[in-house]
Amino acid sequence: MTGNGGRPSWHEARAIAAAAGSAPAAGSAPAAGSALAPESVPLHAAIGRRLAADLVTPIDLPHFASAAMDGWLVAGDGPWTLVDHSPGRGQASPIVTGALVPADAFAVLRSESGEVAGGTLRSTVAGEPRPGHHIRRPGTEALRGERLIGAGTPLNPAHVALAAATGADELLVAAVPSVALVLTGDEVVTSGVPAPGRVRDSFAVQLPALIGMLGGRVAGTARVPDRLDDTVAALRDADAALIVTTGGTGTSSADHLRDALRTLGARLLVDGVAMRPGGPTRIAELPDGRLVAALPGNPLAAMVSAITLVEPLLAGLAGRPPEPVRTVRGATAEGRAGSTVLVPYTEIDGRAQVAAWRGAAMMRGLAGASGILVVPPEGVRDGEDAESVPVPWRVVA
Ligand SMILES: Nc1nc2c(c(=O)[nH]1)N[C@H]1C(S)=C(S)[C@@H](COP(=O)(O)OP(=O)(O)OC[C@H]3O[C@@H](n4cnc5c(N)ncnc54)[C@H](O)[C@@H]3O)O[C@H]1N2
Ligand code: MOO
Repeated sequence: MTGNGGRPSWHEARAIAAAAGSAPAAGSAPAAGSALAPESVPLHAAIGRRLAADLVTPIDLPHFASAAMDGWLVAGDGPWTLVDHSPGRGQASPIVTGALVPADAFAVLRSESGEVAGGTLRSTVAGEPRPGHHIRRPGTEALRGERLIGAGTPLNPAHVALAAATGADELLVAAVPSVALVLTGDEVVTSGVPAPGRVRDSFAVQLPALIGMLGGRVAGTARVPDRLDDTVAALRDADAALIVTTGGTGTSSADHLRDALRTLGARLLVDGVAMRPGGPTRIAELPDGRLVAALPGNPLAAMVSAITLVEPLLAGLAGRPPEPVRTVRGATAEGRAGSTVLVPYTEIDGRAQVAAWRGAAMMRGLAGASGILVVPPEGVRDGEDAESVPVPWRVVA
């Protein structure tokens, strides 16, 4: 569905964004950050990254037979004569958890299940040890050649511990696209309480973290005055696969983003979106292949665009599908003809209640939100399913 004014719908814009990131222009030179080949990183650095190639274990897991308890390695039925070498039939020798045992070892008797008197060990628990008791056999977790983690898996600490057990020192992970921020606005101040007519910067304090949560890495931030030549220079000099700009998307004498893109010969892939807020969002490709996501200056509009449109761009650049849109049970939300309305919501009693603070410059609604509700032009009726994009953050401390 194409939105009003010839602008793509929000769904179409997401699809264009995902494809833009994954298909660099034919013949374009790779930009600094857009050589998005997978990279090999040490294990600890792989947590939170996506595995780029299947992890196949080159060894059995575990790869040798070992004692699972402290006690004695025993051979045959007891009682056993204690020895200080590998026991033969009728003999036992002390052993600690994890120690290597012969592949054909009979059993381990736990220290609390045996008693030594005069150099002879006896079991004090009827039925212990059974044959094979307390011995970890090789290959019980995985056999050599088994695929343990599939390509594309986001790696958690347990994955990385598993990789270490296979003997890996590094893992091949998908690239994290580099992002350059270009923030516009003469009226923006970066500390303290702004005077009337000035606004406190909403972006530099959180966009690097947000971009990180969306799958990118901010390599640098430039602030530019509301001038065409400065905007052109900032875009020209930004050294990253993706440039994210804020503000200046309008048509007033203080807005230069579109002219700057034109001056640089950019190809506009998305020239505004039939969405609210965030309608003025642009996605463009510079002649050298770098991508630009131009977000409106209004803070909520910019963040809604970042979460729902920059994320697919980053996903495409990293060679993964965008985060899927979810379904939630909605509470009544009004739509808008010809547009998708994107509104922060919180889940109350299993229903997505839209936030009261949804003005394009308001942060209060998004700050407490579980996600962004995707309200179609016809609106959402109470109890009806609706699409949603979860917020990408989770606060743990
Ligand atoms: N005649 C029209 N005017 C506007 C339209 C329109 O269609 N016709 N669209 C409105 C919409 S929707 C939006 S969104 C904004 C887009 O504005 P720009 O992208 O050009 O952004 P600015 O004009 O630079 O700023 C808009 C607003 O945001 C504040 N801002 C900017 N940067 C920051 C920052 N770093 N931190 C906090 N706040 C920021 C700025 O002070 C303005 O209040 O245009 C509407 N106008
Ligand atoms: O993107 Mo604007 O903030 O729709 O209002």
